[in-house]
Amino acid sequence: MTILDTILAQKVREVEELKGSTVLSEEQRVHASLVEKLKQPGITIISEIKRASPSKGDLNVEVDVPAQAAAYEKHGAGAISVLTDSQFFKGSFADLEEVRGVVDVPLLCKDFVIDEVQIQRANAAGADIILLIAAALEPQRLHQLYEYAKTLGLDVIVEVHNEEELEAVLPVQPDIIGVNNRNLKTFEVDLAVTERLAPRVLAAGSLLISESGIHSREDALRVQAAGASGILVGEAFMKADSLESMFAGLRV
Ligand SMILES: O=C(O)c1ccccc1NCC(=O)[C@H](O)[C@H](O)COP(=O)(O)O
Repeated sequence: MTILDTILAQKVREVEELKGSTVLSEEQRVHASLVEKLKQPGITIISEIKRASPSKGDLNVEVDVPAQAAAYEKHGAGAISVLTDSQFFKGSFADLEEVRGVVDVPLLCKDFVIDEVQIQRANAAGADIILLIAAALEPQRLHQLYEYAKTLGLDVIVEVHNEEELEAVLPVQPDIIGVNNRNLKTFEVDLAVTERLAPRVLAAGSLLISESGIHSREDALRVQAAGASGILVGEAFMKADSLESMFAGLRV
């Protein structure tokens, strides 16, 4: 059993609880567009609120979430990702709601989505973007959830880690594909994954985000050279002594 299997088993339980306890609407909100940000010149930095992770343990558990998010926006984040999973990442939907209260940039609800009810929950908490992970979903189910999120006006990042997952999601014609440099089953991180998959992503007409393991200007330049329009950065920001310097380094 991999950590991803364990996380997904927990998500099945959470979905049942959500369905039992919450009345959620399909409210149409006006959303900030990540697609438009990614089309702008230069790399879009998506800065993540990530208190802890399965691979690294505690990163910054006591973070002042609204202050961190406001600093991200002030120093140039094009979008902000908030990990809402509590059991494995020590995040929450309350974090997402707090961030929504202090920033205008597009907000990604970073969770392990397996059901429409989680998309409703993300939308209600203020998200503009959701993530669908190819390693977590059958292609047909991923396609259904993608279309459903679109009906709510949300942007969707479809996440892949290898060629097989990428080929399986291309029929969806995703606006945005996130290549995760981290193998979610082994935690191995390698920026060469972005370099390997980028040509096929770009040939399919999708915008490319490189996710995980980006810590320096050299890393950002490397994935930009491969064709990434955006980078998703968690640990480096959560452990940075100076957010200003970290942004200055990553802005390429
Ligand atoms: O980060 C983990 O340990 C992890 C483990 C299992 C599933 C997902 C995981 N991370 C989610 C992410 O994709 C990252 O939070 C995101 O890309 C930022 O990565 P990093 O900059 O390396 O913190």
